[in-house]
Amino acid sequence: MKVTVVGAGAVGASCAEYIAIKDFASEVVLVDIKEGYAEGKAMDLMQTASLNGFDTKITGTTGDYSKTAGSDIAVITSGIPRKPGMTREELIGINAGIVKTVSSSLIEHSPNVTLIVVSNPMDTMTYLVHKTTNLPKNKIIGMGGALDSARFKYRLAEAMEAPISDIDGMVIGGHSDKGMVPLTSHATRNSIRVSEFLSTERLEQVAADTKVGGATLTGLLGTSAWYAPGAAVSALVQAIACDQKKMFPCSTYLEGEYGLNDICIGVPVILGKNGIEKIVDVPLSDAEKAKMQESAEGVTKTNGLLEI
Ligand SMILES: NC(=O)C1=CN([C@@H]2O[C@H](COP(=O)(O)OP(=O)(O)OC[C@H]3O[C@@H](n4cnc5c(N)ncnc54)[C@H](O)[C@@H]3O)[C@@H](O)[C@H]2O)C=CC1
Ligand SMILES: O=C([O-])CC(=O)C(=O)O
Repeated sequence: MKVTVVGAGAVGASCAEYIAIKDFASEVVLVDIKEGYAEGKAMDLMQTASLNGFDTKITGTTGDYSKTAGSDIAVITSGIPRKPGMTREELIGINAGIVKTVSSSLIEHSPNVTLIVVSNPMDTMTYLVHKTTNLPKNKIIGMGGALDSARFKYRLAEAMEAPISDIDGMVIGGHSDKGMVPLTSHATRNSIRVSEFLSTERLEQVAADTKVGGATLTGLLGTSAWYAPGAAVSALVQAIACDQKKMFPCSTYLEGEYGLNDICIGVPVILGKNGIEKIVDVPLSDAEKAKMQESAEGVTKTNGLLEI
């Protein structure tokens, strides 16, 4: 199993590290545009192998895509992150060009690759890959909901003073400060609805804190987060590489599902060796349907800024 990660920055390197530590891939290739950077990150990570007990071979290259040839899965994290006070949508001007070039170079050398798009604004970047490449839609996956759901569970556990392993919950919709739809009515603690433990007001606060999870960290760190994003990407890569048939909310191209068309947005999917193997239709309340519709309108507006 060969995995390429483009962008050896904060998220790309974190993702490569988690993939290596989980030890399911034979090879990880890091690619960056900055001279020597991916090579340096790869060497540093390889020097953790004997300490962390993995056999995955990690190599780096400055833009030589021939080294990525035959990749089964590739992750696109190349591009700029936001700074405090910015929205993800403001990154479109620079990141769209990068994602377009990178996806085309990856596919040229690995025509059967499954692509995981991370660069922001992620739903629009996923849509861009869908519109500008010939990959089938099951092989184009946007990562956002897996991360947002992990943050939702963190906030729920915090509010209930419960261990996170007791909590289950999911966030669908667009990966944006306003567009996320935390499914509070479906979230549970050991199969008991969280509304049994938390007041409506506290649950609303949990949902609000979840939606600005990325912005909160950007404010604290001065740039956006990388540990949880890297872990979320590695979980998706593992689900595909190990044919786990796990369910995650991912951004995928919709053709009528959830009443939406011609858009990539976060919905629950089953991930296995064929990438997105199924889109799962979860029954939503009227309020959740309205929020999903509003979220889709936001993503469509950002898609309109693309020059395809
Ligand atoms: N979808 C999600 O849930 C998340 C998305 N992100 C996004 O991921 C992206 C990366 O974030 P960070 O790793 O924090 O940024 P970073 O600045 O640490 O790393 C980005 C790397 O991409 C490289 N790069 C730029 N253009 C390139 C090109 N054409 N080819 C190869 N490499 C290139 C840069 O040299 C840099 O090393 C950002 O757009 C950020 O907003 C970050 C966290 C979560
Ligand atoms: O907040 C950002 O810009 C990066 C990101 O998508 C996240 O951490 O959720």
